[in-house]
Amino acid sequence: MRLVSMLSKVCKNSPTAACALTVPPACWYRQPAAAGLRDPQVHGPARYWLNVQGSFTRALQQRCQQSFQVEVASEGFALPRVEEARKLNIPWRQQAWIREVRLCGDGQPWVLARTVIPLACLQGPGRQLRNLGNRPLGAYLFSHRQWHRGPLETGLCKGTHSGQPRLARRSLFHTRRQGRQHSLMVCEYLLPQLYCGAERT
Ligand SMILES: C=C(O[C@@H]1C=C(C(=O)O)C=C[C@H]1O)C(=O)O
Repeated sequence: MRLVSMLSKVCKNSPTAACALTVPPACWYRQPAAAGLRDPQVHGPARYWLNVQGSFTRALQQRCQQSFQVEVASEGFALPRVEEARKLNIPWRQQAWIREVRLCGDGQPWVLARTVIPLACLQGPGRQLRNLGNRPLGAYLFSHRQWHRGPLETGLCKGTHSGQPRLARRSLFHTRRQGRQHSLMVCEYLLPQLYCGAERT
């Protein structure tokens, strides 16, 4: 118990140094305005990032002065969260390929991304999705014209410490194969360093 409270103190004082950055649970809203009623930051400097319509990777690369990197935190078969399975319309007991990465600009983590790829998307050309490694998923999705993105949702992260993500966005990407639609889900959690000038140092 004492250890837990000590750790949470360390996290509050120096979040990015002392705590592993993790993808938090979030409440999702179809309209940014609805999320903005709960957290005005949705309408502030984060708004641009919550609304990027094309490749998010590309937008981040354009923001970099020196380098852009994808760091893989974890990648492999695992069970999706119940809400993710419902959104993807797959059984929640069915494993999916789950990829969590840090998108880093100029040496700093800017975004945590979690992608849930159901088994059906991994067939045929989708096999490549298991071998992305440090290559950005966006480069794959936006260079294969059979994929198109559905509407963006805005997420408010629950119970996170300072330095951890508070705002997020997510969308489904759809493709058709053999007459059936298949979808994967990309969630992007914005770290304050990306949009808060004061917190960037
Ligand atoms: C979906 C995109 O891909 C980005 C790259 C990701 C990855 O490599 O895992 C994850 C989320 C995205 O921000 C995009 O660029 O829009």
